[in-house]
Amino acid sequence: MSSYLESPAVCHLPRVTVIGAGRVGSTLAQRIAEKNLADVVLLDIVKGMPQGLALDLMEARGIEIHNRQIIGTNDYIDTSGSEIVVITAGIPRKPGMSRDDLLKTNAKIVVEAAKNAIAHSPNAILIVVTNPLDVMTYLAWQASGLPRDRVMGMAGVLDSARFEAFIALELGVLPADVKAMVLGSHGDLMVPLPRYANVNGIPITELLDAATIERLVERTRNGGAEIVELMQTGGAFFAPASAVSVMVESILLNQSRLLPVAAYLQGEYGLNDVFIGVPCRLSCGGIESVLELNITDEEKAALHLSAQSVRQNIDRAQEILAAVSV
Ligand SMILES: NC(=O)c1ccc[n+]([C@@H]2O[C@H](COP(=O)([O-])OP(=O)(O)OC[C@H]3O[C@@H](n4cnc5c(N)ncnc54)[C@H](O)[C@@H]3O)[C@@H](O)[C@H]2O)c1
Ligand SMILES: O=C(O)C[C@H](O)C(=O)O
Repeated sequence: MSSYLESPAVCHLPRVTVIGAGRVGSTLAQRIAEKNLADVVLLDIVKGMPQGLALDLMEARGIEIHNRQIIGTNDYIDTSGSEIVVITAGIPRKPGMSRDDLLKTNAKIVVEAAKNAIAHSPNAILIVVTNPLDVMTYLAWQASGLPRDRVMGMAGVLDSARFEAFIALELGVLPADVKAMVLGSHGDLMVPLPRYANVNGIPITELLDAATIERLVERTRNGGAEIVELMQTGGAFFAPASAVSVMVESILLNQSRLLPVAAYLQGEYGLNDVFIGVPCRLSCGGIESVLELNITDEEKAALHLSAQSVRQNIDRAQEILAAVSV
């Protein structure tokens, strides 16, 4: 075919970089491409691995019916000009470990990833997935030098989806008919809000007794560990990748969805200088606003306890980073 164009065409397709092509990263690349949201650059330190995964995903395009490019690389130069950068690089926990046990190893990985990625995509929005989530999001924000509205962590969408899944299983209803919100840190001190959980508008307090709700809340708090124990090698990745993909979608399509994400707080909920899960509207600029819910004194105390533990781990991480001078 000969070219009909009289001047070179400049077609801009959104591009999302996923750093870390492991289980979460590669599944996320698949979700983003197959939902037709953006081209994807998959980056990992392991030579050949992201390239192989990208080729595999490219070969599925005809069957899945989309035309998104998926590039695998070990070089940040290939990530240039991304609208969104998602950091999944780092180790997952093993049975018996807490997410905080990953802090020492993952802090350095996340700081380097954030610096390198933003050097090549200075206008990007950064979504952190690596654990311990709230602490890693803080470190990535600091390292990137980005304003707070362009840095966030994914955890609340996953934790809320788990709470919704357990409610749906208990009641035998369609999962999509259940809505719930989990705030706070992504750890044992997360703050599920049963008061706000409902099945098509009917509060779960009308449908389940207090002991059952407490059991489902506890299962939600242990949702990640339950899967780590079952799998023995690594943790969940299908639902985490789905959770990140709805955040990416809300940003790229400017949907202004109200989702729980780890955001930097400056006075909201009485908290300062900490990333923690709160309801945020996500649009093309990143975090458009933080919704300050009317929470009870008990819920507020739980949120503050959660934030306190994140704060302590941020201080610990900064000491570790200072010692290795990253
Ligand atoms: N926030 C959440 O809700 C949530 C959910 C699931 C997993 N996670 C976390 O996400 C992280 C990844 O989990 P996974 O199951 O995909 O692990 P994984 O081991 O399958 O993948 C991690 C990948 O990171 C790569 N990597 C390591 N150092 C790197 C570096 N410096 N640069 C680029 N890539 C690097 C590894 O080579 C590996 O491919 C873990 O920390 C896990 O705990 C968080
Ligand atoms: O539990 C983990 O270690 C992984 C992740 O944070 C999860 O909640 O599935």
